[in-house]
Amino acid sequence: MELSLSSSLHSTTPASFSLSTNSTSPPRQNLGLFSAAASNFSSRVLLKFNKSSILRQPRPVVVKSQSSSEITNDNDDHGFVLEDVPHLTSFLPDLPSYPNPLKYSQAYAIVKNTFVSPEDVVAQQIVVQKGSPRGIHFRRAGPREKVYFKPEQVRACIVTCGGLCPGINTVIREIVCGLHNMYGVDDVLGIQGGYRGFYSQNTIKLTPKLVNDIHKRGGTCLQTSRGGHDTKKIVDNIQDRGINQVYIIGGDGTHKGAAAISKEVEKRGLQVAVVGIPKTIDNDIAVIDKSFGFDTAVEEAQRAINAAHVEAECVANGVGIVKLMGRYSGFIAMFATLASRDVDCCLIPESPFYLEGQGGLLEYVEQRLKENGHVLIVLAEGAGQEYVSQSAQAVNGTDASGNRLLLDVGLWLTQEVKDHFTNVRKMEINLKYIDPTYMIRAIPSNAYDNIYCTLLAQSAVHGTMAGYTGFTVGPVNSRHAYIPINRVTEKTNTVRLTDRMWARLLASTNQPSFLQKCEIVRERVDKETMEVIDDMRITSI
Ligand SMILES: Nc1ncnc2c1ncn2[C@@H]1O[C@H](COP(=O)(O)OP(=O)(O)O)[C@@H](O)[C@H]1O
Ligand SMILES: O=P(O)(O)OC[C@H]1O[C@](O)(COP(=O)(O)O)[C@@H](O)[C@@H]1O
Ligand SMILES: [Mg+2]
Repeated sequence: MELSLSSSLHSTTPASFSLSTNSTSPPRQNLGLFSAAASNFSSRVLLKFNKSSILRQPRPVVVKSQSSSEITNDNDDHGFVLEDVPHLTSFLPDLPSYPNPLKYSQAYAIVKNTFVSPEDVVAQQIVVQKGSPRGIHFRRAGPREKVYFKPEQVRACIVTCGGLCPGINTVIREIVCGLHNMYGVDDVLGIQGGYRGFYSQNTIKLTPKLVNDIHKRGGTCLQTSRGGHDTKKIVDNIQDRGINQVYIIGGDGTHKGAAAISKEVEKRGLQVAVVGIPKTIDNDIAVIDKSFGFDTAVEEAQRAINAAHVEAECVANGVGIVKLMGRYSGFIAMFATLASRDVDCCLIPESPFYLEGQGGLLEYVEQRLKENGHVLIVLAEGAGQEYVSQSAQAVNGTDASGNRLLLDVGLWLTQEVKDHFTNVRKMEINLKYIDPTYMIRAIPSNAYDNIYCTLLAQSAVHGTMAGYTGFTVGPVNSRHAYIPINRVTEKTNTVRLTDRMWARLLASTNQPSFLQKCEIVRERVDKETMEVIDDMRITSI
């Protein structure tokens, strides 16, 4: 598919363009800014600009649908790529626009640049080499000069899905207050109990007064659930209730559901803007810098780690074990370890480990007991699952959303360490196992996360009012951006063993890297990491 845009990026009216395509989707015209390019919700659509910089040469010439691996630094565009988000005008070309009421708001009227320029983009990579392609960019978040909803016509709804996370209530509060205070929108519905609430529960009317204090409480005032996503029933309900803005707070699973909803909305030709606000305690959402609530969870985890440390250092041969959340990603365990400085060993799902023999965990524990008199291990719940399933009656179940149910690696490790020292080494140890699981996520967000949640909510509100849809919001290199939903669902964010952060942790704890037993490692880590490990081994031989 190849499109030529004929209007300048400076234009504030939707650009018109000519289209030559052999795709099956019908030609669309008169699209909002360049967002027309992203009208195919499911495929990644890239906008390439001619010349070296869009700011110097603000005339897009080619729109291509291709995957990021196909991006080439051809012509003279220096490899600039915009991964744009869909816009309502891509399937509703005659949608009228209106001046943004923020122009007259006390708060925004004095801002030097009240509105985000259509040319403002956020770079995905900020560490680049001279001569390297400029790479992928996302549209910068923020208020636009034109909106595609009259405030009095807006009927918004908010839904929260998946596991809890500190800060959900703050996001709810700030969407309600943002819509009201910035755009004069009063009609906001709360969908209760997650996706299934659309078709199985009544809604509640959310007003600034009602949500005023909710950020002081953990959890979600709307309740949440796993499973129950039925796209057709949900969109029927959106239509029946006359909802035209849908704010969906949730993680990777939730965003897959949001993508399906926004596709169905497009298919039915509804003027409904769908936005996801990324939520997960595990920090496993791709592209964005960090998910909200993560910082709070890491801080709260310190309390469990401190307790385990105190218990361990106050007895002879004290062993503390703390299990933290992290299904597939060990970010909470890694950051909690780095923050604490008391932890001797951190185990995460991404980094395989082994117990017995040279370079194994048990040898290290014994060494630390001899050197220090106590030892502290932090492990993510997803670590070492293969061992637990070998020793326990394996339950290969999933939850209602299809997420794998994990076995308790903390209890398993506790038993293994006890057995080893009592029965094999004939050594007396004092072991304390602390599992603060839900305590780190069922709390209100800290100051940092509260501010972050406010920015996310306001970015989402500006984006939907401006007519964007099928997008998610979040900071990319500290700048808030509008990101196509498929970018956050196609892969999850995990700790990369080849990145510096894991090396920093190893350098801080001085724990073994467990790379000696390469056959264990080989089965678990990704291909790229394995290549690096093989290279290291060859070099060291
Ligand atoms: N592939 C999918 N398509 C549509 N909906 C999904 C999909 N995966 C998960 N969901 C729905 O998203 C919601 C939350 O998903 P879940 O995995 O529990 O949490 P999270 O969004 O935090 O990852 C659930 O209601 C689930 O049914
Ligand atoms: O017991 P629950 O509610 O299913 O939640 C447990 C899981 O939720 C998580 O916090 C992540 O949940 P989400 O995917 O919903 O963000 C995991 O760390 C944990 O395994
Ligand atoms: Mg998830």
